[in-house]
Amino acid sequence: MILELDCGNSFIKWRVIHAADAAIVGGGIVDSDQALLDEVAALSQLCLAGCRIVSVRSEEETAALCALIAQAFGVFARVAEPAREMAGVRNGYDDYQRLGMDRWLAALGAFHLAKGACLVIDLGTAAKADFVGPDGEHLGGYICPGMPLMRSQLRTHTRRIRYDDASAERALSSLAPGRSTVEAVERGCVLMLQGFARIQLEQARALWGERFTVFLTGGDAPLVRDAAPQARVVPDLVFVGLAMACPLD
Ligand SMILES: Nc1ncnc2c1ncn2[C@@H]1O[C@H](COP(=O)(O)OP(=O)(O)OP(=O)(O)O)[C@@H](O)[C@H]1O
Ligand SMILES: CC(C)(CO)[C@@H](O)C(=O)NCCC(=O)O
Ligand SMILES: [K+]
Repeated sequence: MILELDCGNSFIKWRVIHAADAAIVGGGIVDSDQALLDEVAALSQLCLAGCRIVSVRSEEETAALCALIAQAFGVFARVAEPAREMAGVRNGYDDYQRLGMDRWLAALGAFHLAKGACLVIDLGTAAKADFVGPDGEHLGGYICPGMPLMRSQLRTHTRRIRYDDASAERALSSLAPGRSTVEAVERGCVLMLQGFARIQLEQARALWGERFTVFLTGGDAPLVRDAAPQARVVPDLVFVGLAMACPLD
């Protein structure tokens, strides 16, 4: 079995797969290293042969997590590293090492699945879009605040915006103009995300006509589903790229 980790800015997504056929044994989302160790250890008949990690955290934080994993499960954790070119995709950044590894791996996974031009929209703590041309040229992308950041900036920098998580969830039953603070903020931020998605689709169309594949991933992907009906929702897109960048056998 292989332990796969996607360490984002707010959450760690994990899953355990069988080495032979990539069948999923278990998985989840946690908000701390300790919670990760607890959840993975709780899997019955756990028998890890390896571990691969993609992280957008600092090198120190990532190394600390690798040490914890070695200690808890006795496996070496292989960390995905930046590359100028991999699996037919050429990194489009002036300094390829600066491109976020989650974006790079999602782009690798997307080009592999699309076998042609693709647009990746990844909605997590940050909202990201990346463009890969028909020949595998990564054209670059965009980074904006995602839903959690937009919401918390409004809460932090205003006196009268305050509400709890339960009312936030209820507010999203519709996107009609809000008649309460929670509706106005939550729906407003969702419309921002949808606007982000639509403008990226427009750019992709300007570049490639109708000949491209759109991928939607990240925890908040469902919020823009309607704005991008043609998109393939692939929640584990980063893991697809991770397996390509860190083969373990
Ligand atoms: N089970 C879940 N646990 C936590 N967040 C979830 C879950 N399901 C959906 N979400 C949503 O996903 C968002 C976080 O997305 P994601 O996990 O992709 O972020 P991240 O990987 O930490 O961020 P980034 O990719 O920008 O570094 C939150 O806004 C949250 O509302
Ligand atoms: C943009 C984030 C924070 C999204 O997780 C991550 O991809 C990252 O830290 N990137 C480095 C900056 C860049 O991609 O240009
Ligand atoms: K992520």
